[in-house]
Amino acid sequence: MEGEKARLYVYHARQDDPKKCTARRMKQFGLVTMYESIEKLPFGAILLDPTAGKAISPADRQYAQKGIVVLDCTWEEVERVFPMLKVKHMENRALPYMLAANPMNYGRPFMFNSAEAFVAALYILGYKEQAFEVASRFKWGETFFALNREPLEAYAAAKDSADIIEIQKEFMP
Ligand SMILES: C[S@@+](CC[C@H](N)C(=O)[O-])C[C@H]1O[C@@H](n2cnc3c(N)ncnc32)[C@H](O)[C@@H]1O
Repeated sequence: MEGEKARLYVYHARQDDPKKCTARRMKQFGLVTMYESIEKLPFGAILLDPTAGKAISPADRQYAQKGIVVLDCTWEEVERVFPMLKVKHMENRALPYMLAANPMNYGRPFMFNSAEAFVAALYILGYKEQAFEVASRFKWGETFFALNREPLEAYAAAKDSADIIEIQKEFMP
């Protein structure tokens, strides 16, 4: 398990300011494969979806082997664009309660940028070195771990999605 990496994919909807786009920055560092067409996304992978009914958990590691996908769009477009990805039969998962550390949404729960979403998912799924590698490319990286250390450890030690839902109650105000 140590040193293992998950394949990371971004479906890029070309909606945000390219200068601020964290997915583009990840691509520059060779950390992610970026597609602008839905056809190329892998079947059976995990889709990080804030609207999903199921929370991500270590039990999803089996799907992470197919890949982890983020949809890089504006928050205003989330409700419209996620349903378009249904055709790919991915495993839609929401991230549990943590706080964003990025300058756009600092301190707000659940509203992660694309890179933060990868960092959180990788950590929970047990790809901790890869999570640190992604975070190290961003100014807010250390702050994300400082703000969320306790929940991240607790989620990474959880069994399944139901467990995660129980655990997150401890951290919610
Ligand atoms: C809405 S986009 C915003 C991207 C931002 N403009 C950037 O440059 O990083 C962030 C994406 O990260 C993932 N994400 C963010 N918060 C999430 C959450 N609470 N649960 C699941 N996925 C989440 C989703 O794939 C979401 O579409």
